[in-house]
Amino acid sequence: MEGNILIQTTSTLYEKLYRSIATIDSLHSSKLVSVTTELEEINPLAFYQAGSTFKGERFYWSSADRSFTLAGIGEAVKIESDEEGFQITEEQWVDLINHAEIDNVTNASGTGPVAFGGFAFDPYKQSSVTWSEFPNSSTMVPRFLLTKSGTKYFITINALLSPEDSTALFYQELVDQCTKLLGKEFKQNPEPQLIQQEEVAPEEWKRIVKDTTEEIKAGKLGKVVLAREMIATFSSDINIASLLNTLQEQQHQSYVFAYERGDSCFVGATPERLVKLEDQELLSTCLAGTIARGKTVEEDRYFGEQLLHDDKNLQEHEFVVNMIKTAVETCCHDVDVPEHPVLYPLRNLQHLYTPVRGKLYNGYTILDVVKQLHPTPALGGYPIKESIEFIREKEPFHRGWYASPIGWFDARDNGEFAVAIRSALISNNQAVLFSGCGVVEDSHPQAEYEETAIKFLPMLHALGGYE
Ligand SMILES: C=C(O[C@H]1C=CC=C(C(=O)O)[C@@H]1O)C(=O)O
Ligand SMILES: [Mg+2]
Repeated sequence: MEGNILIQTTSTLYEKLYRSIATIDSLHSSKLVSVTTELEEINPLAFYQAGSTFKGERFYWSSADRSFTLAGIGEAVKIESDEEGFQITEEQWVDLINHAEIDNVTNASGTGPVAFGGFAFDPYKQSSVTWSEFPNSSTMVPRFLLTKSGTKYFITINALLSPEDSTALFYQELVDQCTKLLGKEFKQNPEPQLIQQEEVAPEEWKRIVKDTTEEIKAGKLGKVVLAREMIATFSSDINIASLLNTLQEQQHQSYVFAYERGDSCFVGATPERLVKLEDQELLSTCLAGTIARGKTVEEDRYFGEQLLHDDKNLQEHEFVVNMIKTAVETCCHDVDVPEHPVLYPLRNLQHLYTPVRGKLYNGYTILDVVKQLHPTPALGGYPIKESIEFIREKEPFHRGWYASPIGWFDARDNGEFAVAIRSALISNNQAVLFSGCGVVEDSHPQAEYEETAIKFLPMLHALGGYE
């Protein structure tokens, strides 16, 4: 029975596709065709997994409360740049959508033509071998998109038709590929065996933290976020769909994301929203200041109280609130920021949390806001320019997309970006994990080292590594 419903809805989808493609007889230049229908329930991870022949051209996104999921397979359109990328992405996206043929009667955000991608933390840092497959900005509109929104499921086919395409052949190829992605079960693969786990230069890192506190005491900087790496090697290739499934189960209150490029995949379970936009309502988040979870309820509560009253952590947090408030006020009215942070508990640690709300002025897009906000002092530091220059010079590795905006937007100006922390770059049987912390005047190198050790745990646990 279920199978029949699925076949019925896909036949509607394929009819729409046929009609949309057929209307484009005399193309002079390339044009995006996008068709959407509602589907019966389908596991987005099964869809993602079924798209394994499109390795290097997939993405995955789950909102922190799991109510919204996107799984994208294959590239219909790719927008990439080795510049900063925000403007180029915006221009090409607007041009694409202005000329697109869109058949989407659903009102759901995140359906129809959706762009998903991310940006490097610092496009002016010299590139590195680790991140060679990730340009400074990369966004793609998937050929096949599955959207789970609340209890509803939608499928979108996006195709870029060019004048030399045979529409009949293209149509058949899309239908064949789409049919293969639907109706599959998700299968959790056994975890590959961990062979080696290595923290990169921890003593050198602690020395840099010490030097940083001295620069801060000398009044040159207010706050700098410093990060470090860990490398884990496994007996066989890491299965991305299985890893995403584990992260979804283990890391509540965290976005789970993946973006594939070539043989590499950037994966994470981040609690930190940069910006969400829905019907011009803007939501941003200040998340900075950290303490461990307690082993008992009493200890946990005690730690939470300590964090809420700890001057060093409150200072880390305040830098972020001030900057985000100022940035949001440039593009929003009715900005609302609570006066005091509250706790944001996660599986392995708890943070100080302040939500920021506003109503976006007409004429601004989500990419404008992302550009304004990145990097917040939860990822870079304060003053912004000076702290980025400091990181560029002093941090002994390349952040690539770690601590950067990653997310999606649709043709109706809805979208959401998170900052890609609690993350790892996976290439075949190797994972490079990243973890950072806010260094302020009263930071102690050993304490910051331990804080970053806890921040490795979400990825490390999901990969099967040890504490
Ligand atoms: C930079 C990271 O965390 C940031 C987000 C929350 C709390 C932070 C902190 O307390 O230091 C960091 O600013 C990371 O996890 O790699
Ligand atoms: Mg901290």
